[in-house]
Amino acid sequence: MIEYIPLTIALAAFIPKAQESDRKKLDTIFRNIGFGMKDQYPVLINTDKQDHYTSYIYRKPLGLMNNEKLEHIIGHSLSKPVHVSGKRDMEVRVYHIGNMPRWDYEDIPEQDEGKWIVPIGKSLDGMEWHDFDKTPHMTIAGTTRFGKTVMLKNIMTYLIERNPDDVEFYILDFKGRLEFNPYRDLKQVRMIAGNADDAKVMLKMVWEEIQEQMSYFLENKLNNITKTPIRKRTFIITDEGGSLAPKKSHTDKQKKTFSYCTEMLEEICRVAGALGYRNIFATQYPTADSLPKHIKMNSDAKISFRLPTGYASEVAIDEYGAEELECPGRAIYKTHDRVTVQVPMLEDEDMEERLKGWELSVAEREEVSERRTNLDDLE
Ligand SMILES: Nc1ncnc2c1ncn2[C@@H]1O[C@H](COP(=O)(O)OP(=O)(O)OP(=O)(O)O)[C@@H](O)[C@H]1O
Repeated sequence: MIEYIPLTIALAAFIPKAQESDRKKLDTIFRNIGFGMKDQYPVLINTDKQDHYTSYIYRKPLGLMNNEKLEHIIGHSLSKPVHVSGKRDMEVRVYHIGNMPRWDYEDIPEQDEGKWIVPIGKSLDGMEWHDFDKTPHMTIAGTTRFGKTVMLKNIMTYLIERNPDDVEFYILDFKGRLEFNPYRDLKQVRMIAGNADDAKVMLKMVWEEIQEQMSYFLENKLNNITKTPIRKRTFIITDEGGSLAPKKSHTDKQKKTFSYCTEMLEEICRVAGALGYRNIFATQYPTADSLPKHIKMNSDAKISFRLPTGYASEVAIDEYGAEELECPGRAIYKTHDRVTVQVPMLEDEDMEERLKGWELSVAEREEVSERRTNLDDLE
């Protein structure tokens, strides 16, 4: 006589121990947090074991929506990186390896997908890239010493190496120009401002250029640079944007300058993406003041390194998680989707070595410094 064995028990016999306990824990988590409808909870319909992860596919009760915090709760409860996706059939991907090792810029793989695509980092699923022609503006948050500036330098180096004749940069380096000063003589660097007064002059100049570009687009019935043969793209990079947040100790004049710069950056994000301007705004402490609302709203790519609290993470990427990133270079890259990556490491010396071929000659430098002096007329 054939004895009847319930399907779940039969399946369990073939599930290795670690997976079995993850699977059991998932069921317990759903029940404990009430992720179900009435007395129905997601039912496991498939398991798929890959090298780096195991996918658990659940059929959810009709009408049950994924909760934004679900991934966070599961990851936390299993102490493993997880990714939750899908609608009626929900995939809970549980990664086997808890750490992604540090890796270097020189190991970035080749890509031929597009001129304005830059590497973000390696996730457990492979390389993540960002396309500035599809998503023009980006914010980067992260507490001190966790990798914001390295990320900015990766982006800058990669863009110059791939588009030396077509890319240009305006840099607001509120660390007193210290971070980007070594690159001031590159032909792609139009100007570096080290304080808010210089930034104001610089942004005025950028704004005038934008107005000219706007008139040209209107006259020629153009609506997006990506649909034109225009090859130039202009990046405005702000390192430590929190410096533009007004404090009580600031004078009225300083506050006015800060608010001018902030409004200009907001306007650039609002209107200049289609004209070929890309804004990258990095800040240590994301708050309503240090990450201005319109910059955030118009930046569809958000990157966050470690942050001190879940609240700061919510400000930076609209959800928890950045408070749990363990090490420098580990970041959450959020567009319509969210992925955790390890950003490639680029040492300053390596960057200087890679870019030194594009330093201006002495004669060219004089011409540039004249152009910079003439900026005073704009004040
Ligand atoms: N992608 C990375 N991989 C490995 N280590 C990294 C990475 N990024 C940064 N680090 C380490 O962290 C240090 C600080 O990085 P970085 O200067 O980018 O920090 P930051 O977030 O800009 O800090 P601050 O706001 O204080 O300037 C680097 O010198 C390096 O040792």
